[in-house]
Amino acid sequence: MWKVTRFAASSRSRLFSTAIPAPCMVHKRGADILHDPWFNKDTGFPLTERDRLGLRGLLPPRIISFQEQYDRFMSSYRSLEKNTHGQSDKIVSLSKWRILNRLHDRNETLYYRALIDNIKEFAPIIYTPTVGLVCQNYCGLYRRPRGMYFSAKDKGEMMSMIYNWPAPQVDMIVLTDGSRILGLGDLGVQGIGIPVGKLDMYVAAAGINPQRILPIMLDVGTNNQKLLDDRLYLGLRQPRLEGEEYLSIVDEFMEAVHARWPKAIVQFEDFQMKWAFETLKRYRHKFCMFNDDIQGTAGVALAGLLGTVRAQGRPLSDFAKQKIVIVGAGSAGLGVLNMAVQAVSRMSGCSETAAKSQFFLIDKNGLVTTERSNLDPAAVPFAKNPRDLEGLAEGASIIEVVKKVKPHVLLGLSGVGGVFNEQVLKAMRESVSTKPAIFAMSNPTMNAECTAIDAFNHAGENIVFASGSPFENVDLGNGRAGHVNQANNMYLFPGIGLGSLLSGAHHITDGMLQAASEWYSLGAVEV
Ligand SMILES: NC(=O)C1=CN([C@@H]2O[C@H](COP(=O)(O)OP(=O)(O)OC[C@H]3O[C@@H](n4cnc5c(N)ncnc54)[C@H](O)[C@@H]3O)[C@@H](O)[C@H]2O)C=CC1
Ligand SMILES: CC(=O)C(=O)O
Ligand SMILES: [Mg+2]
Repeated sequence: MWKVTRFAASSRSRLFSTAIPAPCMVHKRGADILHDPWFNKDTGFPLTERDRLGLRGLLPPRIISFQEQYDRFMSSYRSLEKNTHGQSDKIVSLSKWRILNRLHDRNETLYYRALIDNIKEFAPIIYTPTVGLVCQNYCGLYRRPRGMYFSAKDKGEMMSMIYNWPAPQVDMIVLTDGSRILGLGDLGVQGIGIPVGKLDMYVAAAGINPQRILPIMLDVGTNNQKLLDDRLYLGLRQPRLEGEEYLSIVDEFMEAVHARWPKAIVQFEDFQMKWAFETLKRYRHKFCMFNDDIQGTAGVALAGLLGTVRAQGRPLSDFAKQKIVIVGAGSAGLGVLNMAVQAVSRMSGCSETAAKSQFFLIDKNGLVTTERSNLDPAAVPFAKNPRDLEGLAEGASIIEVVKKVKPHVLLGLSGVGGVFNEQVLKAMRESVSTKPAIFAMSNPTMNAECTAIDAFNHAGENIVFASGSPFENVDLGNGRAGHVNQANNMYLFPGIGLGSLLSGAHHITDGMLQAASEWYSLGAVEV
């Protein structure tokens, strides 16, 4: 989790170092090159290349070096910051996104250089939280297509469509059906911003070749009535496909992709829970794929949980004794719970059933117990037996659970902003831990379970705090700062993809994610 600056620095030297094809032959000429962001060097083309590629006369005569172009871009970016000073955060963030997006569309080499060198500053623009705003306003912001779109209307055509993609090789795909974009719900085709942003992270953090990434939207309709009523909406105007109809579209897509690129890794992203679990089960032993919300989030949360034990100055084996309350029983919350239980069981040598005893799961109906009817099958293994609860009943509220359990860790993946309210945070002062952890992991910022300021103000200064979207460190007075860690799967998935690519793995296993998160926990948490 946790420190963007660190991976930015290390990735700089690795820029595009992996999976690089043999030196690229450009088969285009003239204006086609200038309009191709993969090859365009803008005014940077030297005279020899201008002659060879038929560019003479198509560019102003002066040659501007890459560094000068970079400086010019950064100076426009800084003037935009000055010119938008005092305007609303939304306007400023969207303006920043626009200027970066224009560069992305024009000259990818310069774009990724700027992104890598300024990752800490640009990540919140191309990724959460701004990417959420971009997805919400995608139809208005749309200028040029990026990635590929497969829709329910393309059934039977996908095998030929996949050959429309211009790059000969693709290593990394991020796929969404737009059904649960961050904590913003069903955004239909507008969710394409998420695969684009995630793949930018693959390039910036893992050095994946930008010509070998492919963001994909699988448009099977939307149940968002506002979008269906919007005449500018760019996706299919129909309700989402369900059941076998839905699965047959995903099946066809997966077959088509792997027919053309058998070794491509597919990251499933922001699928609503039922399809997140179903597709993971369906494809994980057949293709090299993983679900980032279930597995990537679990890996990064476990790194944070283990890092917290280290930050408390305790031996790692103490993790097995920690009481952990997880708020949110969706794809992310259950993914974390699964992996954390496996870790406890492995560390302490106890059974997974015994390991579950220290975890408490809460969803929108409160504490999840075996008395709950219609419980999602994925949550069933974590339902508490009321006999073991000592005074807590089915459906107990967050505050009731926190007061009773006095947990070491309160972790939110509910998608509900502010659900860790003042009362809940104050109750964390009674935690059995001297350094309790509060992880408000939902995205984007407005969906975080609490803000950093509220966490430090109400729960006390001695907490370990992490959030899914970035917050500023909190000024605790007297020169002290409450440190904000970022608990976001972006700190794990680039490494998972890169490791799988380099090792030629055929499948991505829970063990691989577990190992990644344990290694990562070494430097995970700052307090
Ligand atoms: N920081 C990170 O790396 C990640 C963060 N997330 C965030 O986690 C959130 C949830 O994602 P998913 O699990 O995929 O969503 P989901 O829709 O599958 O699950 C949401 C869960 O929250 C529960 N919930 C809703 N309102 C609640 C309330 N008032 N109190 C307690 N529980 C409540 C629901 O019952 C459900 O179990 C989203 O905001 C997403 O952005 C997801 C993946 C990674
Ligand atoms: C970070 C992420 O994957 C999510 O919020 O869905
Ligand atoms: Mg996600």
